[in-house]
Amino acid sequence: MSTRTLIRGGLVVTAADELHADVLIEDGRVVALAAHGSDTAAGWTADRTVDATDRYVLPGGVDAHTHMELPFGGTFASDTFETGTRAAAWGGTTTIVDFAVQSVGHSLREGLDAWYAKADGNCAIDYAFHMILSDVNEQTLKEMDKLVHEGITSFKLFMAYPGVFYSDDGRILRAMQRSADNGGLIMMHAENGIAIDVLVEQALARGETDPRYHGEVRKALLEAEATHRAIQLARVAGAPLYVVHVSAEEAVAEITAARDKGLPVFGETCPQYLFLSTDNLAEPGFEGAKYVCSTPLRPKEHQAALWRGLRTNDLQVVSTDHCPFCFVGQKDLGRGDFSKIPNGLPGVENRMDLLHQAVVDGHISRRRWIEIACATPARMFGLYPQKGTIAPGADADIVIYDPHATQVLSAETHHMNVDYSAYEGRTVTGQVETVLSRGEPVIEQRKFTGRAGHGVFTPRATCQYLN
Ligand SMILES: NC(=O)NCCC(=O)O
Ligand SMILES: [Zn+2]
Ligand SMILES: [Zn+2]
Repeated sequence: MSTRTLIRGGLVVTAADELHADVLIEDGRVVALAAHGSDTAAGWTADRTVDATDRYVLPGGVDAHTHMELPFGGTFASDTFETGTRAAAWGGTTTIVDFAVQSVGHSLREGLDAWYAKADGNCAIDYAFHMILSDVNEQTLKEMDKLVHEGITSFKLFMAYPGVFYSDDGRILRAMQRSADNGGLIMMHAENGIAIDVLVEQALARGETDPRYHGEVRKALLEAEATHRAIQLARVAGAPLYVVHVSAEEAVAEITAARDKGLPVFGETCPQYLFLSTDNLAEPGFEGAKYVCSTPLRPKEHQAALWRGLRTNDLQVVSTDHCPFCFVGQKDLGRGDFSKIPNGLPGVENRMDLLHQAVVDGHISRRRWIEIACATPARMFGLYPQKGTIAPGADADIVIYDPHATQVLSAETHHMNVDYSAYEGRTVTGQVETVLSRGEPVIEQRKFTGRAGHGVFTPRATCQYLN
């Protein structure tokens, strides 16, 4: 039997429009939108009606960069697919794209199957995968083609982390050449890891062991250099390029220069680079470990370039790079040696709210908020218009958002499985009230009503942002 849901009275905000419209949902999909009070809307009946008066009606967030259960630095990211997707739903995100990991010496298939097993039956919201390439070889290159057909249409390569995920320029070039043929999108962690390792060794030899040195050795110039090199390699290969977690002004400049030449180069940044800085890394004692991630937090002055990049569309996407490690028992591994602090920050629950705060603060417009957090990530990674918008035929992944509520971000109240908040005590304006995932309420008036296993694997088309 079909279920009809009606969302009445809200302001529908998409990347393209703002409409005072009611939304009719049937069997998990949006059927139609009609102006409040119009004859069409007045004629609609439904099994369930959601009152969205004085609220925004938004497409569910698409977080294209998460790491549930990622093995890193001798431990695992502390959110499972169950806890992490539940937290995402609380924060108004209805789709994640997580990174399956190929380990050195193993096939892509093995890594991907392990990720299917972790996620299957556990997710509260829909999910998809990118594939991390740690071992580019003849076999891997052939497997890339198969994965593209399976809906895994993007591949992350690392110029950082030698001995772990690192690929040298030859391997990177070969993967890019392959993606130029098979339509996959190369995502690049652009930092010169070989040079950084030299600086790490020198810093530790000088007795510089505190978390703040993580930020000092991972120099902005080494992010910019790697970004430049990745762009040139992509040009040689004739492949598009998506640079992940851009944090340095100099790296934005490289992406901007490439785009000014008309190259298909795209950039993502994350809330931590927009709202946090090296001041956090320098917090007293070992507190700075909470903010250790790579690329690292930068001095505050870099933030203006990131906001500008988001406004000018030189940066297209804000994802979280959600990769939580508990302060006690995990970040601890790096006491006395910053290079052993597991890299990553929690944030999957905070992205939509922090970006709404950016609207309130005048950094971006309301539609740009939805563009960088919902529509463009969906387009970039082949999920549009199923995800990322509210339009007839789209999945009814919809957030009822109260733009006037205020909330204080805190580990006491968040739902991520991690013992601290990177934004502890920060007041933000706006809060998720209700979330539908394919028409099913997963958050209802700030109560979790979803279930593990509701979320399904969602195969992706190739990048739709090039078209
Ligand atoms: N970003 C980070 O510090 N940890 C996750 C792994 C990565 O994205 O490089
Ligand atoms: Zn990375
Ligand atoms: Zn990441």
